[in-house]
Amino acid sequence: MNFASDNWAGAAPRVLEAVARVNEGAMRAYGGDEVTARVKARLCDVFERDLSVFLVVTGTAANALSLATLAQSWRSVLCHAEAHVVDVECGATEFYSGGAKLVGLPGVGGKVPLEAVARHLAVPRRVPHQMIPAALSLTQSTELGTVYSVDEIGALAELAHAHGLGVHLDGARFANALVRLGATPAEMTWRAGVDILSFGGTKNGCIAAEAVIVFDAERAGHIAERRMRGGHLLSKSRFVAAQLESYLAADHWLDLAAHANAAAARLAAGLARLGIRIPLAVEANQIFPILPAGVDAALRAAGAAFHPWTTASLPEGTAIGEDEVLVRLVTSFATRDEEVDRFLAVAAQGMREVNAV
Ligand SMILES: Cc1ncc(COP(=O)(O)O)c(C=O)c1O
Ligand SMILES: C[C@@H](O)[C@H](N)C(=O)O
Repeated sequence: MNFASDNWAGAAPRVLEAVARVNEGAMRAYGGDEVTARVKARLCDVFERDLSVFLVVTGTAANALSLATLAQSWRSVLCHAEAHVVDVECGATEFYSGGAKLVGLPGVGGKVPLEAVARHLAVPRRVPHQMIPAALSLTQSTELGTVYSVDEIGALAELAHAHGLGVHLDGARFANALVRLGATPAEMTWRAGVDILSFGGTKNGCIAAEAVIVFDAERAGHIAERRMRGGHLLSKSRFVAAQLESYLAADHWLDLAAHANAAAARLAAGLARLGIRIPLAVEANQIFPILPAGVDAALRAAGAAFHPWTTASLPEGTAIGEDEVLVRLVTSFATRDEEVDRFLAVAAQGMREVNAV
């Protein structure tokens, strides 16, 4: 029962097959191959416009290269206080940008509130003593399993652009959000004002495949050089491109995300029926339930893999008792029905025992 992370899942079989298929013969290296060219063309189709595309193999690289492109070393980047970029990338953005400062803003459910951005931007800052924001980074779907609406992204981007900021979307779980909204990739990105996207495939069925997508060539800056000097230009790019080519073939990527989202929805509904509190909306493939300690212990004893979680982004007034624990459950394209059923059965037995005390 893997609910620890979608990073723990393997790769979708069709992705693995696609990598083997491109192994025949010699191809130009460093992105000069025909597979990389096909994927770039496919992404232009998916996003309905010309794009600048830079393949990498980690979401951290995609984020750091994107934000280093938007923010010079003496500038700041606004993001959520618990955004991956500020909290668990070991300063990658600061490193690749040469020192840009990430400024985390509080918001329920991992979402940056428009008013928090407005308040921050309204405060005059003294150059050169203080850093001026150069970018706003949003995570879609968020680290707390929620999703920005297209209108929310549009309002945040409009405010950011009005103050000269570029807008980045951390799309490590892009497909999960897209399926949730039923929007088009263009509607959820450049049409809403996003300038640079970290397009993630790894958490949703790829082996290791991400793309920095720049919607306005003017903003591509020196990503190519940054990627090279950062050690993220793969010599055998065909093997990353093959993953994304399979991923983006027809609706494969959307089907993979839909499966993960549906498994999360079913698991959340089952837990709620047992009387287990889930303080945040389940809008993608992550659930944050508050488990009685006895249920948590029973699930771990039954072999369920998941992590305890701490966050400051729960709705005001959410109480977690001394005999309760907040946990994070993550589903993926590989989550099997029987895993969900087993988890719910053990949780139900645990709740019976807790309630019997
Ligand atoms: C929201 C988010 N962004 C970025 C990343 C970074 O991806 P990677 O671990 O491939 O560097 C992760 C990792 O899971 C993530 O959850
Ligand atoms: C680092 C950890 O948070 C990882 N990004 C995950 O979502 O599982």
